[in-house]
Amino acid sequence: MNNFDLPKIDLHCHLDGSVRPQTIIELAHQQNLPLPSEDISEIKTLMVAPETCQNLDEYLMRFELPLSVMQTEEGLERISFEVFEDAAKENVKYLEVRFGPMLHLQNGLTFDQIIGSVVKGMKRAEEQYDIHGNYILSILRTMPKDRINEVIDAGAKYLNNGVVAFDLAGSEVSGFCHEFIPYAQYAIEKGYRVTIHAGEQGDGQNVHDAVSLLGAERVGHGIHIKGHPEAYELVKSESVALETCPSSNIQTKAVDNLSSHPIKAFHKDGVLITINTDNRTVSNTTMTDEVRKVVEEFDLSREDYFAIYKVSVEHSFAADAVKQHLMQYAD
Ligand SMILES: O=c1[nH]cnc2c1ncn2[C@@H]1O[C@H](CO)[C@@H](O)[C@H]1O
Ligand SMILES: [Zn+2]
Repeated sequence: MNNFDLPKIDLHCHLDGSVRPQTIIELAHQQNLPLPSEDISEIKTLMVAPETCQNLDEYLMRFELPLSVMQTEEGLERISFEVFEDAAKENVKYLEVRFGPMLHLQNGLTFDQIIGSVVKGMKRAEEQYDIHGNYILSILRTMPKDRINEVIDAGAKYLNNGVVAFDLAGSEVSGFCHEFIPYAQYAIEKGYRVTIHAGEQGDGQNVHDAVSLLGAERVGHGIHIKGHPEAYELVKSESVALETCPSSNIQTKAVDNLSSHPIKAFHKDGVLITINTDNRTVSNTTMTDEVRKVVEEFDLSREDYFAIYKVSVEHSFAADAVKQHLMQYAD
């Protein structure tokens, strides 16, 4: 299989973790911001998380530099366009990008300007390339909760016109879901779909909670349902799709190495899995790389690959017409 030519779908990709290093340099110049270096390879080193991260929290430190240039409408629009452009050029046919609107308030932008800018960048790429996309709004679990409903309200204007879902991201502690029930409920009432990062650094119970308390239809990573029978059974019985991100899962130590990643065991046992990038820059990866790693490590056939592709289509938050279009690429 030529992984580059395969049609691909990425349902879990963070905007701020997927910025081109060269764009950081150019935007910092335009915005008169100091840079730690003018050398692109040094900038890249500062953006890519090492394979030797202690945990998710160390991985999450790599987002500071990109976020510094993502505080203007122009910066957000450009970076959004470029993520979709990069994905389209490696045959990603559908991409759901997520980001945390609260991380882009440093220069006084409103939530409407922030969300509007990334949607604009995505639409420009959709016009130019054979790719479709949507945005997911991530709430950082560690940030104050007083503005969460404002984010949900601002995004509601773009619902099913660029924005589709609500997510919780950032550092993961046991039992976090309990604090977010009213916010997830509010988002669902407004018409958002729900995906939640859970079972990455935290335990399988977090995945159970994300589904049963927050209404998650998909779960970011979900690795630790392995070893938690109740969460495992719930994910299966509710047809929750897991958004696995192999390279990121190794970096954050969610798994020890690729061969111990449960992705194939899950797939063979009927747990719905999808293959995604998480962060194209921070994890120094592409969809081609992620597919290649999984296909090679687990000796997946073309049939296996397209079964996973179809799970991605079916469990995407795309409109029905887009899903039908994406199914045409499946063998
Ligand atoms: O794998 C992950 N797990 C949890 N949080 C993450 C991951 N990757 C990125 N972010 C967090 O999501 C924010 C918005 O995009 C990023 O700034 C980062 O803090
Ligand atoms: Zn993520």
